[in-house]
Amino acid sequence: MPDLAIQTQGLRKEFRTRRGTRVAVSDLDLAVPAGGVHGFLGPNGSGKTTTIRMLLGLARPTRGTMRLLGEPVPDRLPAVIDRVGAVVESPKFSPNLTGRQNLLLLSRSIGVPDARVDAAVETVGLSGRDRDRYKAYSLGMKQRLAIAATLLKEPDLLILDEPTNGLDPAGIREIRETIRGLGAAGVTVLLSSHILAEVQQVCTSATIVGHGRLLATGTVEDLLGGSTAYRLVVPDLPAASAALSAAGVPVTEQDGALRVETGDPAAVTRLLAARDLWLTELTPVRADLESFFLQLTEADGEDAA
Ligand SMILES: Nc1ncnc2c1ncn2[C@@H]1O[C@H](COP(=O)(O)OP(=O)(O)OP(=O)(O)O)[C@@H](O)[C@H]1O
Repeated sequence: MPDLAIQTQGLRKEFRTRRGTRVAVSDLDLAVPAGGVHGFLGPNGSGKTTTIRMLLGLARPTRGTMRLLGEPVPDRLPAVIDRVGAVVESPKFSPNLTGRQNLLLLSRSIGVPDARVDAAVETVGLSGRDRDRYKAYSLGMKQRLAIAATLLKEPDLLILDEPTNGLDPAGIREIRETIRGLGAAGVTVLLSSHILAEVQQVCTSATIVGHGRLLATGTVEDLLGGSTAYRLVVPDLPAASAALSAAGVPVTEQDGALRVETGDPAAVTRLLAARDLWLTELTPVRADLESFFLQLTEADGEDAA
């Protein structure tokens, strides 16, 4: 397999609307390494679905180039599509058939051996429930059946667009386990999501987008590495906040405390003490993708405004 499972260069999609042109994807250079689970993270409306639809030949780019598993698409899509599985919208299953019967119908229609149904059912953790009727499935089970359906082709690359949308916490955990298992089994997964915790828990690498543009990309560790935040409590929050801002230290006020970005907490305590502002609490905030993501997308929102 090539080093990159998905690659786009200068990918752009404009939609004509009654109010003019809407840019859904703006000159996006996406590079998804082969192997592992890659998060495609962005707020609602940031262009994730549009990008995925273009990759799968369901929408035509305004300009730019795309490769799936090394092959230029859409030109060579027929040559790679059998190696790519995707759940973009809810697939149509027959409600009165069991999950297994639905998969068997599908496996026969695409001409793969029935034995793959067992493997797919096992991989998504539906063994034991595969002989229940589809209409009796929970949303999470329906979503897992949709993933099982894509596995019948034994794809090298799986593209999942917001697979946990609408699921309850138990359903979300099931899908998360399924995706982890797929990654461990060597399938490259592109997981589109607007949920940070999901990407942080499941993905090895991620690309963050906002307003159709790439904001950051890298391993989840690298993306988290740059952020060092502390929670500060001082009796006079406004005075402390003003002093830190004046000294050029990024600071925000939340929940009766200050959140400060700094690589040198001792300098912050010195600075405040010099102004007779005494800390009652200084706690490192565990770096997480959520704060990083909010910083990025808030800055992006200001740029775009
Ligand atoms: N067919 C269309 N015509 C006009 N505008 C569209 C069309 N499809 C998408 N858009 C717009 O393009 C932008 C990106 O939408 P897209 O669905 O790709 O985002 P997303 O990141 O997948 O968001 P979500 O998580 O809400 O699905 C949005 O502003 C959306 O309204």
